This record gives sequence, C-alpha cells and structure tokens, in this order.
Amino acid sequence: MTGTYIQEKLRPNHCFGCGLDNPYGLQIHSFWEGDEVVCRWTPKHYMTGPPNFLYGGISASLIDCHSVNAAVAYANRQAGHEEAFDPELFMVTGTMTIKYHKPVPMHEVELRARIAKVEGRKYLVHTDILSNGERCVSGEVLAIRIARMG
Ligand SMILES: CCCCCCCCCCCCCC(=O)SCCNC(=O)CCNC(=O)[C@H](O)C(C)(C)COP(=O)(O)OP(=O)(O)OC[C@H]1O[C@@H](n2cnc3c(N)ncnc32)[C@H](O)[C@@H]1OP(=O)(O)O
Repeated sequence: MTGTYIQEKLRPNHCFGCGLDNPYGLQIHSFWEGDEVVCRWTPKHYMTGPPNFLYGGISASLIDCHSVNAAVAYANRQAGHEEAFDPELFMVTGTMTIKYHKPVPMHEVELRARIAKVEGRKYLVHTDILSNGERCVSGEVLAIRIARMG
C-alpha cells in the first residue's frame, strides 16, 4: 500500500515512535479515515507493564507520535501538500496529557486522532487508544510548528 501511510511521507525519519527508518522503534503506520487519523498497531510481547497488559509509557509514546504525525499531515493537507509533504513543515510536542481509563490488553490496538484546535503555530490533537472498540487511553497533545531540526 505504497503512499497510503503518513509516515511514508516523513522520510528519512529515525524517530523512535514514528520513524520508518528506525528498526528498533514502534514503527507506527497512520492513515486518514475521513477527518480522523487512524493507526492499527500490535505490541511486542516484551512491551508489558502490569502482567498481560501494555506498559503505560508505550501507550504515551504511541499517542505522542501518532498525534504529532496527525498534526503534520493536517497542516500539509491545509497547505495543499497532501501527496508530498513540505519538508520544512516540522512539529514537536510542546505538552501532552494522558489519561489511562483501562489497562490495554496485549493485542492489536487502534489509535484515533482528530485535530481539535489550531491557533497560530499550535495544533491541539485528541487521540484515543481503543482495544476491541473500547477506549482504554486518551491523550491531548499540543504540537508546535517549528523551523526544521537537524
Ligand atoms: C520530511 C522528513 C521529516 C522527518 C521527521 C518527522 C517528524 C516527526 C517528529 C515527531 C516527533 C515526535 C514527538 C517528539 O518526541 S518531539 C520531542 C519532544 N519535544 C521537544 O523536545 C520540544 C522541546 N521544546 C522546544 O523545542 C520549544 O520549547 C518549543 C518548540 C516547544 C517552543 O519553543 P518556541 O520558541 O518555538 O515557542 P515560543 O516561545 O515562540 O511559543 C510559541 C507558542 O507556543 C506556546 N508554547 C511554547 N512552548 C510550549 C509548551 N511546551 N507547551 C505549550 N505551549 C507552548 C507559547 O506559549 C506560544 O503560544 P502563543 O503565545 O503564540 O499563543
């Protein structure tokens, strides 16, 4: 499915959460579904926290990267660069809050992000992690557009 995923338009990228060029990372693959950005991802067996459940820091990392990538995709879409992203349009996480509603079982999860508000360089993104359709974790990420790093 070449060209389907947002991360394919963000290369080279060695970010632990979203970099397709980091073989040790989480390797998320996110795509647009209507106004939401969706990712389906399966944990590795060693990513446990509480017995049989996902480590909370991994949930936070998933939400962080999926949200920032959603904000970058949204900004590119708004700027008419949906097919090939503008490499100068770069964002980092300014603030993130995470709420753990239920433990996350160690099987496939779905992340769903939506852009809640844009104010100048600030993009507020709400993301849920669902397991079998049930919301387990929710996060609010403030992505801030900056001049490109590195
Ligand atoms: C194409 C290839 C690409 C490959 C790469 C893909 C990339 C994927 C990468 C994925 C990465 C994955 C994720 C990661 O791991 S990103 C890594 C974790 N994040 C960081 O390291 C960020 C570190 N912080 C900074 O760099 C700066 O402090 C930033 C850039 C955030 C702001 O410093 P800057 O000098 O620019 O800001 P400003 O002072 O002009 O303020 C501007 C506005 O923002 C507001 N504000 C400021 N700070 C915060 C804050 N912390 N929370 C809330 N709001 C904040 C401020 O009030 C103001 O608002 P207003 O007064 O205008 O209303």
